[in-house]
Amino acid sequence: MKVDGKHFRSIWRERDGWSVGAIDQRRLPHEFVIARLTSCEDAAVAIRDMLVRGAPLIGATAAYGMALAMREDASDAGLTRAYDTLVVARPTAINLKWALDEMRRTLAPIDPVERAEAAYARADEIVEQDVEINRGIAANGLKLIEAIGSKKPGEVVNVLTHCNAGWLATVDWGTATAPIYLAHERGIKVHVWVDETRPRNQGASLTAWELGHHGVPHTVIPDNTGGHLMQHGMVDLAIVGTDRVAANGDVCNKIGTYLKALAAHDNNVPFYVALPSPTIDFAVHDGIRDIPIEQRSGVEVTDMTGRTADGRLETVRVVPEGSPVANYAFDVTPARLVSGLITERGVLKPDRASLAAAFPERIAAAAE
Ligand SMILES: CSC[C@@H](O)[C@@H](O)C(=O)COP(=O)(O)O
Repeated sequence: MKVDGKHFRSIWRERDGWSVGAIDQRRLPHEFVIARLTSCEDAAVAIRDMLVRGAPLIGATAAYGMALAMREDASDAGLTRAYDTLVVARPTAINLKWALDEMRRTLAPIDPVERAEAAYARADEIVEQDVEINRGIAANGLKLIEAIGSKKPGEVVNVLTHCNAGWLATVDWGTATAPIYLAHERGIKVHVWVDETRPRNQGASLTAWELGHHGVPHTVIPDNTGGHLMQHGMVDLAIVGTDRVAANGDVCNKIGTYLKALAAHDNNVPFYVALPSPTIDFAVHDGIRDIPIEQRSGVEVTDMTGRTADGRLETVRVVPEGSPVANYAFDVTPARLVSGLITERGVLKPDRASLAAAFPERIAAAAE
């Protein structure tokens, strides 16, 4: 998608052919900085410290992390070490493990002297596949936006989203934003309510930034506003992303998603979840019970960083000294509150039978 009129992806192989470039998302929206990753450790730190974030991008970064590792040590021990280093970088998004399993499946059977080249080739494929998948999500989600638009000709279709499931969270296009970008390209009048998404403000700082650069009309709202907007008919549909979908259709996403789903349910607002198939975890049968929820530093709750009126970046404390804080990064929305799952293979019911029928090969892989 576009930054100052120029097309960017969130991650890429640099011109040297081996190092990896990525947008440093910790610096947005204040500064546009490109980071260069040159080792497996760099990739692990980039994921852990959220230089890169968003489930599909975490997977893509891990894939390149394996490739960087293979340049240094392509032995069986090196392969295991790289896998073990990367897989613990963040706990909730299953795309991390999915990408690492894909890489290991490709690399383990081949001669170590061929592993580095094969690793880059497979990582490139994972990256390209992410873009293709998101194009599929865009096409399938577009039909939902078109259907709403056809019921109110000439009027704006209002979509609410939470966190950042935009192109910055993937390689390009995004998941939740993919149908929105396509609708915008097709000339459908679309407007996005962007939840600020405390405590890290991925909505206010990332989703608003990318929609703004791409020219999509949007409004940033405090996290608690969505219910009010829904009660007053100001939200036509909600589309969010996800870090892991359980086999039963339960959806794990950024903290606060569950409350939006409850409000949507109470107000008959369709609540859709957009996901690429690598986000499905057929090994988890009950999302609420079994998906690990990351708990992050309390500093994300106590402190906020922003630009002062005279242009300096400053961090201030907004919680009294001594007050304990809790920082659960994700929650799980039960399948019964989800209207549908927008995937690259169509809009599915959030249940095991529908997921299994659409992605039988993933069930086979989970059973391995
Ligand atoms: C297409 S990204 C889907 C999710 O990864 C996204 O909604 C989200 O919750 C990201 O959380 P983050 O903690 O910023 O990595």
